[in-house]
Amino acid sequence: MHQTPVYLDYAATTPVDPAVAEKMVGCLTLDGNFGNPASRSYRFGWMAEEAVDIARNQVADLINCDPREVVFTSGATESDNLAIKGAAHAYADKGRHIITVNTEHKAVIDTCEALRQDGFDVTVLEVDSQGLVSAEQLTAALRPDTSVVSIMHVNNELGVVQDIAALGAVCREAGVVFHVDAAQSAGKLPIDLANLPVDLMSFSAHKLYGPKGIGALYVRRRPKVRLQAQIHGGGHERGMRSGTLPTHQIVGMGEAFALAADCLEEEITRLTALRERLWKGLQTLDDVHLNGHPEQRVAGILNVSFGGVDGESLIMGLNDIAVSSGSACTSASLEPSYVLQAIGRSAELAHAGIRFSVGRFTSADDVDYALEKVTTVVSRLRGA
Ligand SMILES: Cc1ncc(COP(=O)(O)O)c(C=O)c1O
Ligand code: FES
Repeated sequence: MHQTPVYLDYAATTPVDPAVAEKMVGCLTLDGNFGNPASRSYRFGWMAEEAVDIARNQVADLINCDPREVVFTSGATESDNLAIKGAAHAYADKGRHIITVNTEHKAVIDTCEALRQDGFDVTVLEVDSQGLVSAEQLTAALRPDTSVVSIMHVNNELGVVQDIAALGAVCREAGVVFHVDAAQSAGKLPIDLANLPVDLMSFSAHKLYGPKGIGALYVRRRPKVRLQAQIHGGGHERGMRSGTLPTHQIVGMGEAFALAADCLEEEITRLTALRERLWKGLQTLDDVHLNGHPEQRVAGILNVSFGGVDGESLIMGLNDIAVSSGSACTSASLEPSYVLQAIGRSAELAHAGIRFSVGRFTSADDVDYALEKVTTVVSRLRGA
């Protein structure tokens, strides 16, 4: 018997790597590194500050930036809020027009919506049928009063990768601040901020085997990007984000980023093979549709719609496999996924979308077990 339940929802969150957990535990108790990193007058504080410095360097190393460009936050949601609200307000004298995309995470969409309520103008670009936006579309949407553009790197539902180098080049040329939500790409794709025209980039630790509740915002120093703080207080993180630094969380994030850097290439190869094994197996069923661009995609995510099957019933049938319906059916709303609708899927296929996401601890056996189960349940639901 295969060990169940099988976890295939790594895009929702990942288990903390045991090496990360071990480092975190060392920052909690009296015999560990529990001090406040802001305490300057004794050793407990210096040791905590040193641990935070090491972690800041580990984060910076994975994305090739200066550690002084890393601002720790509570996660990608907060980073998105700080980036978009912070830049929109800091550059409001230049203009009050913001551009984003209709498949962004709610952390970006709702933040832009909040700014709209505050009197900003927001243009929402529409992706094509494969989930991508083009540099031409962005160029056409720019206005003299555009101040901020926010476009995600890897989409959390589809796994498609936007061409942030080309989109960022458009922003650079126009002198517009470019923010990228990289919650789903850090540790999954190489990111080289020294050579990317990106001004602000959001990260989360729990998508790459670090703890929940910690993330970072990259804030470019050259050319310098201005930000208005959204959380005020003791002036931590160079005044951009006040609040006592959670040493254990930060140390965990640093270790997770260092591990990701070590195994990035190997993991891309292994996860691509697992995803392809899954996709190949699913194609033995009729009427299956891959959602999102077939090649321009991250290794670990596969989003598939099964014709003639209701997504909710499928997920119920897959009771010992943890996957995600792209739809909001698990939340309060009964709307099908706005991302699948954005790529032009019919309401029926948008309801039938399932996101499988594999990760560090997924085995070929897990994939085979899921395949067998999905094939059986889909056939049963289709009345075959
Ligand atoms: C693309 C994207 N942005 C933002 C978030 C939110 O990240 P966090 O859970 O760290 O707030 C997520 C994860 O849910 C995500 O996938
Ligand atoms: S399957 Fe639940 S909202 Fe469509």
